[in-house]
Amino acid sequence: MQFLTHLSSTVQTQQTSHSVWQAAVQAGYPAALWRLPNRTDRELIIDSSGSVSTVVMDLEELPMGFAVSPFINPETENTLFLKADFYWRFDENGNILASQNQLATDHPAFDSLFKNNPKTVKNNLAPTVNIVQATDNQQQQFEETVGRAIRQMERGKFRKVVLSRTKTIRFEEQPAIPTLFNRLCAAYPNAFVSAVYLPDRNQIWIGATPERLVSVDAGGIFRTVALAGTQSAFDGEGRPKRTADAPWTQKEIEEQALVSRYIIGCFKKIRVREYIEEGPKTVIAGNLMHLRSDYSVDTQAVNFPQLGTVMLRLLHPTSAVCGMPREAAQEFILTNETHQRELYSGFLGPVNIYRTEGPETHLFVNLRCMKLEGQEGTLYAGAGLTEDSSPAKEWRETELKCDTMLAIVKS
Ligand SMILES: C=C(O[C@@H]1C=C(C(=O)O)C=C[C@H]1O)C(=O)O
Repeated sequence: MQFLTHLSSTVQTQQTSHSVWQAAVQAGYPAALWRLPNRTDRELIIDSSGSVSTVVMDLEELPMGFAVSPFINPETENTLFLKADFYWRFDENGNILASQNQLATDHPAFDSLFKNNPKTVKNNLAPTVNIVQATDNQQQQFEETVGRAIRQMERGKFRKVVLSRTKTIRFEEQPAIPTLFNRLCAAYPNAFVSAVYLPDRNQIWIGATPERLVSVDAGGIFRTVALAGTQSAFDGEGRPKRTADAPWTQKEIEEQALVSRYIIGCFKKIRVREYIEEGPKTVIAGNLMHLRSDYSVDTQAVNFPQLGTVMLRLLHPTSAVCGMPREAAQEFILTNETHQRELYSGFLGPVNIYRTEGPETHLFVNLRCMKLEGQEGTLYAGAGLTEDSSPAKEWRETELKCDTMLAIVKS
């Protein structure tokens, strides 16, 4: 690990998470801002190369950075990677707690990012959000596709498939991402909240996902989850439900069990028996509830330091976002969905970030997210189908999942 120098104090004292994000976007440098689940501090990196490179996910080899993977990514070979040339950690008010810099201070990025300090920070959110309503046609088409999936499952082509749809919204002016980000952090304390600026694509992806894909912490503990089954976190009168009272149907229990079985199948493939399984239990994810089982492995105790990398390649895309068996479900998705998923239902998160004891990697499934291109936002949501699915109920589930982001942009 390279020795990291601190940013010069003049640069430091003038920065907040808002101004650094804004500076990166104005200068056209790739940037990622994130907050881990159940944490208050936020982290931000800037890649000074101006464009995002593509890497194979090898956690043992990659430098400190932030990975973003598309849904379709065989062997993780097409993962976008933002290098942490600059790194900051902020408290919840946006004040600097720590910073690191990998570049010489005469590097041109310093000038383009920090010369015109302080940047004017736009704190207001665009006043009006215009939601392009889902046409009856879109709902009808989705429900027809659910019907087609059910028929194929009845014929035994696959057991589960996750069908997704999009919802388009228009902002009167480009929204201030740090403001949306802060709102997501406040509203969803146990989510992984992130915003990623990808200048090559002219896109910003922002979201609050409940689903951990692969984590390896500084102590070498590997973690993943099996998450599936969805219901509103509120009862008919709008009161929050108690997780202990959440009623789950046979269909939802089976749907989540399929994801669990898939993960256990991956452990079996690589002959790892020493995993700890907890759950399934009901968890809150913003406006929703899901069923979740937690898996962990002490990679040092089993002497398997590459477990994170190996499991990542086996797991993605899990049956929480694709289906079972994977190949048949993926083929159904690619043939029947009317949009490209792009980075939705891929994975994203910090890689080899040094905090205290050593490098940590935390990759999450890119769900409950919005792609922002100029003033147009695209929301994505999917629903896990089994042969017991009801088309109208699955559509409603995708509406509820879109509400996780919508509630934030409208407030
Ligand atoms: C596919 C999504 O969510 C996934 C699918 C779920 C389900 O089918 O019940 C639940 C949680 C996620 O694993 C999404 O949010 O778009």
